[in-house]
Amino acid sequence: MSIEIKGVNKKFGDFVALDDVNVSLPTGQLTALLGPSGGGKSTLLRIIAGLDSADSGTINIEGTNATQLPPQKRNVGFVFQHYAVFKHMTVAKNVAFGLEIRKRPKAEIADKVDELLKLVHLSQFAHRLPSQLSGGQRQRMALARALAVEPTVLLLDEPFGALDAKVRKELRDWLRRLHDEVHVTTVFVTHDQEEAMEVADEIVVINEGRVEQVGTPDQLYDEPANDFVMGFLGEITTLNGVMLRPHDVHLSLTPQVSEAAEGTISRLLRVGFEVRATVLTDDGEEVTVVLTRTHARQLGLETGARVWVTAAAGALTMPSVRAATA
Ligand SMILES: Nc1ncnc2c1ncn2[C@@H]1O[C@H](COP(=O)(O)OP(=O)(O)OP(=O)(O)O)[C@@H](O)[C@H]1O
Repeated sequence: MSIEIKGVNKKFGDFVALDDVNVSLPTGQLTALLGPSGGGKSTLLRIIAGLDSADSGTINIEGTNATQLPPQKRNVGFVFQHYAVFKHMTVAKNVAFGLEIRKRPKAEIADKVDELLKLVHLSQFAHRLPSQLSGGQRQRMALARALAVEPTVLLLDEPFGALDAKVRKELRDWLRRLHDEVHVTTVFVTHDQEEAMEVADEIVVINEGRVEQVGTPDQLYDEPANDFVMGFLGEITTLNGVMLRPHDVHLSLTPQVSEAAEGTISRLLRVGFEVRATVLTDDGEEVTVVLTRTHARQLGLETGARVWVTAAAGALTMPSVRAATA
């Protein structure tokens, strides 16, 4: 079983936020809703949570038709970017809150809170106030609070969005490990493709209210359904009007094949272990090529050098439809 989203449409006035969305999110997995800003990710998450309703379509959660159910009857836990914590309550009390309002026995609540604080590595902060935690610790507390009531589904809307890059990365790794331990079906919204690729089992790419593709990170990267997905998950460049990845461009100092495009290196940039070369072809195309530093050194690349570029054998290529019409 899973979360089944069927024929979901949502308009705000005349604006189509979701256009016939059909997707099935598998049980026990970590699924990312990924796409550019304004694409409809949060709207879809809010509809799954019951915080917003669809104009048409159905939401089925683990075999129950949840379309008309209020949020509290859907057994979902959620965490948002700016999570409303109870500032006057300790970390432990915040985590216990959902269990207390459900009137669980005191001993059971104490055990559960202990277990959750251990899980999110906050045991030593149980008696602090949220204001005495770092941003990353607060988000971990929010996750423990959401997990306390044992939701069937955990929904996270850019939960680490407001944090700095390093903490964000730590929390990402931590979320992955946490999920491997508890296996609760989790759906999280992100506009960061690296975050989605690193954390998710499955990614749903959403753009302009439509699902562009659903697949594992590898499937989306290696077999993108269209030029949008190819461009959104990984870097692309254009050569002879065809889209391909910059590391799939073969660069040589002599014309090795007749169809190679001749040009001049206009820029060389070293980024860590990579070298990025910009080649301006004689046809006026700007092609980005990524090489390892060793390879670039072997070729003795320099700005102004004459080179030939072609798609490497086995390169993933795609006609650049949208880029051409843009
Ligand atoms: N309550 C609302 N009233 C009017 N328009 C809305 C409302 N909520 C969302 N929208 C519009 O619907 C579109 C989709 O919004 P949504 O928040 O789902 O996008 P998103 O993909 O989550 O983007 P982001 O990453 O920026 O949060 C946006 O153009 C937004 O302006």
